[in-house]
Amino acid sequence: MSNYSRIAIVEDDNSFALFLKTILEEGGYKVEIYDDPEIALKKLPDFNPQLVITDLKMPKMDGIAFLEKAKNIFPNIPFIVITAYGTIPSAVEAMKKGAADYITKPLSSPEDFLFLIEKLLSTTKKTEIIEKPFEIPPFEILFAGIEDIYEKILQVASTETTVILYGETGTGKSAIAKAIHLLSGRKGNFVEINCAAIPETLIESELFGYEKGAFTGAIKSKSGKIEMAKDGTLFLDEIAEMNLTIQAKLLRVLQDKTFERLGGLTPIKTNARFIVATNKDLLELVKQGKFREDLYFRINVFPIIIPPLRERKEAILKIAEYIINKLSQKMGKEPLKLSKKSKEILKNYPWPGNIRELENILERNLILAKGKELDIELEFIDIKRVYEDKEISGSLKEMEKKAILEALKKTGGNKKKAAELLGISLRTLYYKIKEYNLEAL
Ligand SMILES: Nc1ncnc2c1ncn2[C@@H]1O[C@H](COP(=O)(O)OP(=O)(O)OP(=O)(O)O)[C@@H](O)[C@H]1O
Repeated sequence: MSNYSRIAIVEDDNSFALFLKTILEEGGYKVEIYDDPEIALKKLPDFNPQLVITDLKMPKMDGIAFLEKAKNIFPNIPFIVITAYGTIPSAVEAMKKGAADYITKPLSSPEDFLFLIEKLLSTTKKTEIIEKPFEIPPFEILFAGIEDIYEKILQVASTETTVILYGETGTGKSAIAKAIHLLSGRKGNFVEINCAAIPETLIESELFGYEKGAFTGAIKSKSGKIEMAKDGTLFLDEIAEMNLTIQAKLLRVLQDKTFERLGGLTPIKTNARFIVATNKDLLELVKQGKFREDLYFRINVFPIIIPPLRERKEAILKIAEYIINKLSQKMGKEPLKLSKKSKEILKNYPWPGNIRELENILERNLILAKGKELDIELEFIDIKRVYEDKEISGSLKEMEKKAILEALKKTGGNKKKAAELLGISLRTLYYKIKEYNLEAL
């Protein structure tokens, strides 16, 4: 059997798709059928096929348009188009757009078909197949409730355009940057640098690298993240944390695609694609003179705003269930179902720490879980302490207050029920009501 095993069939004619699937499965391949090309574009990255067979005539999107889009996502795998007898010219057009071969409908010979598949797969160099180098949630989950962002990303992924992701902490900016890299079909690495996580003095050398002797302690030369991302993607997280000097150097890289290592004289060219992210209002920082205006305009070409989790209400449970399954698998436990009360809590809590906070809370609760269902406790106070020092504490308090007000409204002022809804103890609720001066309610 071939080393290559995953084949996707995109075909709205179910009986023909099933017929092909049966032949391929008997030939030892793993097959998935997509009867809608738009859905296929969303799901294919998760299936990560090594070969795609697509019909040329489908109601929602014609096969050529699908082929062009899918080729952007999978530039290195063979595509076979299905063409009805008498429509060979359209197959020829498809081959001009990058299809490797075509088959006719009805199929003339199952043996020839399998032979063609074997041949195409064996000529695809194994090294050209990009396996996912990192873990991200399946696209269906990653973009749950923000499908419009997925559409945007499909358009921009294969271009050179700099993308800027705006979003609160934990909304999935880094995961979405990885998705863009995967969809770009770039052969180089995905390299990440979080400007808030490293001391300001080190950002420059981390980014640009240095030559031996560039500064005390530089005992040998080292390449920086920009060099490491050559032909790949460089993700600059928390870009607002860069000082103005580094911002100027970065602007030059973005404009000229050239830079020097610290202490180096030789200009180095880069082909890296830049994705940047921030949870700050950059325009406000520009006004305050803390962020260069020219850099702002240079990076703000394709902004994507990732909404906070509390604005993805209809997707919260889907995301939570995915996380529960993933964590349970890691813990070697049967995944628990969320209790009715837990579902309400998850939907109503304002999630200041977004999906990362959801992960943390679910993990803590899964460790402590006893019953057959998962009963979520949010431990408000804990969360408050975690965010106390941060700038968002003001808005967090407002969210907390809003959540309490909403819970009291929903329960007609019944504090016991409101506390249950919020996943906190009655004592904590009384404490909060006092803190926020809500006693009059
Ligand atoms: N839709 C989703 N479904 C499930 N898990 C998700 C989803 N989006 C993100 N995650 C997970 O949530 C966590 C936080 O995501 P990520 O690190 O991408 O957020 P971020 O916005 O980059 O955070 P920060 O601003 O703090 O850097 C990660 O473990 C990520 O895998």
